[in-house]
Amino acid sequence: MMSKPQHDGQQTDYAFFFDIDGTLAPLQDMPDAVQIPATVIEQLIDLSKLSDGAVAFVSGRPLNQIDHLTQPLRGAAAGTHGAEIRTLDGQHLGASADTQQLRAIEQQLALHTDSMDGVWIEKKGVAFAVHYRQAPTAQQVLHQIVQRIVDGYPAFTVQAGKCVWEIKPRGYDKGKAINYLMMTPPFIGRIPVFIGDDVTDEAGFHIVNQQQGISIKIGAGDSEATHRFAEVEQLYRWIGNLLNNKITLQTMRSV
Ligand SMILES: O=P(O)(O)OC[C@H]1O[C@H](O[C@H]2O[C@H](CO)[C@@H](O)[C@H](O)[C@H]2O)[C@H](O)[C@@H](O)[C@@H]1O
Repeated sequence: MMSKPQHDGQQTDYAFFFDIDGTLAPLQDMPDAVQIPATVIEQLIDLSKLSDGAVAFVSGRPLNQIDHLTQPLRGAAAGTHGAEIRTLDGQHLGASADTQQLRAIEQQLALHTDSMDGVWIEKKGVAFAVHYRQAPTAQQVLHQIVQRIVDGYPAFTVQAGKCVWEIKPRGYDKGKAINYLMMTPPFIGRIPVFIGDDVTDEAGFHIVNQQQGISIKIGAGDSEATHRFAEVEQLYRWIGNLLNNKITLQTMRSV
């Protein structure tokens, strides 16, 4: 058992929020090929124990996929870009979406994407991801198609991602999800730490910065994050160093 990470003094504990794809796991050609290394899961379990459960996953993936990827951990989480939230004590909050509208959106999308090689639709309950990793030149035309469809359904909005256009319920993002979880036990009163890699994580970085926390972006690109890791493996080393008390988070805070 590792010793407890160093703390600051008053309101000493941290709350840890992790994005998944591109953060806890390298990107893959297909979403179902993604795995978080077993050693990293073990470290996350240790971190969760040491922080009394203040470790949450904040992902564009739905909660069932988050749980599958992070098993046996099953704590607080926000899925589908904040449209679903589970608190540590097991309460669920979720965006409701009109099933007729979801079906209509899917049918309209399929009319276009069925004939586009390398483009496919991931159904995620109240959201869709339109993937084009295997057809990168389709990015712009796909954006126009997705935006035109979503313009007919004001309850939904378009979210950019890595080789993906996502359609999600309007009014939800990772920042709001982190903000909500920060008002629930055991996150209340802690200093938030959020690590992500994508434009979808910017809302989370913004909220964490507002709360004088620590925001870390993995990889290149403009970001509001105050810190930068070059690659996923650097995050793995950072978690290990944190558990072994080789680093202190206080020196990273944006205060
Ligand atoms: O918020 P995240 O945890 O980063 O999830 C964002 C999306 O991740 C998945 O798609 C992305 O990762 C795939 C696997 O590496 C990759 O093939 C794809 O091109 C990426 O867009 C997932 O499929 C989406 O549902 C998530 O929203």
